[in-house]
Order: sequence, then C-alpha cells, then structure tokens
Amino acid sequence: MSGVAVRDPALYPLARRLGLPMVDEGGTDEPELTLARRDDRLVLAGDPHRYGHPLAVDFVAGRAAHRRRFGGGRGQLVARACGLAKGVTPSVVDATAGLGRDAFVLASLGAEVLLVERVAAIFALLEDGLARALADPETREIAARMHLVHGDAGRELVTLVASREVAPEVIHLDPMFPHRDKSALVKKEMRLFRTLAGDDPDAPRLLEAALDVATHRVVVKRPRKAPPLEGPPPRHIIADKTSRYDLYVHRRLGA
Ligand SMILES: C[S@@+](CC[C@H](N)C(=O)[O-])C[C@H]1O[C@@H](n2cnc3c(N)ncnc32)[C@H](O)[C@@H]1O
Repeated sequence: MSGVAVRDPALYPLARRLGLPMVDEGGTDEPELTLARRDDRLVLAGDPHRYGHPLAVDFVAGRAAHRRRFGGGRGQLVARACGLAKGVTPSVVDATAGLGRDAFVLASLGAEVLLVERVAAIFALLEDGLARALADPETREIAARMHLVHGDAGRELVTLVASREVAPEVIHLDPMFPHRDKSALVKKEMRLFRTLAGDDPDAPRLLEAALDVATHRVVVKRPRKAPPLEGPPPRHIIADKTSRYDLYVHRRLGA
C-alpha cells in the first residue's frame, strides 16, 4: 500500500502536472487513497470503513453555504484574528490552506486571500472546488478573491507571495495538530487528511518565515489548550469554545 495515486487515465495530465503517481489497472502497488472524478467533483477516496466518505472541496453547498449565510460575519474568530473590521479588509496569505474553509470565510467577508498548499492531492481538491465556486453565480465573487498556489510556504514564502502584487498584510497559519476533534465522523475525515498532510512538525519554521514576510501580523490557529508554536511568544491570544488564535503583531492594521 502506498499514499495517494491516480488511477483514471483522464486525470493523468493533472497527476503529471502535480507530480502525483499514476496506477495502471492490475498494478501491484495498491494506493491507500485515490484521486478520482465522481459526478462533477474531484474526490479523494479510500476504504470507507477507515476513511468514511470521500473528501472533496465544496464552497457552493453544504457547510460552506451554511456558514456563508449564517456564519456570524466579522464576529467569527478567524475574522477577528485576521483583523477584519468595518473599513479594514487586509490582504491575507493563508499559508496552510488545507480545504480552504478559513480562507473562504475571509474571502466572503471581502478579503483578498492567497492560499498556499504544499500537498499535491489537497491542492488538487482545492483547485477543483475553486473552479466550481467560480462557475456558480452565488459564490463567483467570493472565489474571485481566492488565489491558489502550490508550494511549501516554510521554504519559499517570499517567492510564492511575489506571485501576487499585493503585500501580505496578514499571514494566517493553521498547522495540523494531533487529535483535535474526537467525534467519529471528524475522526475519519481527519484520518484521511492526516494520511496526506502528516502532522506538520516543521510549523515553527513556517512561523519564522511568516514573521519575516507579513507586513502587519501573523495569526496562528491552535487548539484551546495547546502550547504556542515554538518561537517568539505571541503578543495577544483570542479564543472561543473550540479554538484559539495566537497573534504576533508588527503593526496596527489600517494604520
Ligand atoms: C489543519 S490544515 C488547514 C485547514 C484550513 N485552515 C481549512 O480551513 O481548511 C493544515 C494544512 O496546511 C498544509 N501545510 C502545512 N504546512 C505547510 C507549508 N509549510 N506550506 C504549505 N502548506 C502547508 C497542510 O498540508 C494541510 O493541508
């Protein structure tokens, strides 16, 4: 068994572009997870007993749509952490894009967001979700504020950020953290995600890179009781019932 691979020849061009392995029918090296097209979406699927439902990025329906309508606007923790306020809409780099949920909230509140994701299969899901969001009149405007790049933000943040002309005022980090949520469904989704992304042990290097590049602040999402990332201590901490943000501030936003 190996990590993630592509079996459908129609997806080979995508696999080649992103450097994902391709499996021929009857191949002996059976992948743990496959990237496949189901209906109109790209999904990552594995053994359902182990990994639950296939994973896809969907900004149009489901949780994203609900959060877009009833999410709590600028009062949401991620928005407060990134400093979104009346008349203040900073440019954000989400350097740990994942499934793009935090980035989508920020973009739906008006922020231009550069999403950086290093894991090829997760990047592929994001790219697909974003394309569908751009094609839907309900989400088009929001998706147009989301700009996606494939790369490792800990190693090449300066270059990745240079792909946009806007200076990164805020850098948002949400590295993986072991065993965040214990509900069975989330556990299966997290298992799938963790098989791909690992535990992000290099997060302190990412914080260092972000502190060098952000013009105004770096914000790090952490589980409520976790220690801060190794490095300089945060200047402020804000929290709600489930998570916490550590804020590293260079300058006041809007100033
Ligand atoms: C916990 S998830 C982020 C979830 C995301 N905030 C969301 O709302 O969907 C962490 C993600 O960051 C990515 N990541 C971690 N370190 C990275 C780095 N140095 N550069 C780019 N992506 C990174 C991981 O591959 C993983 O997809």
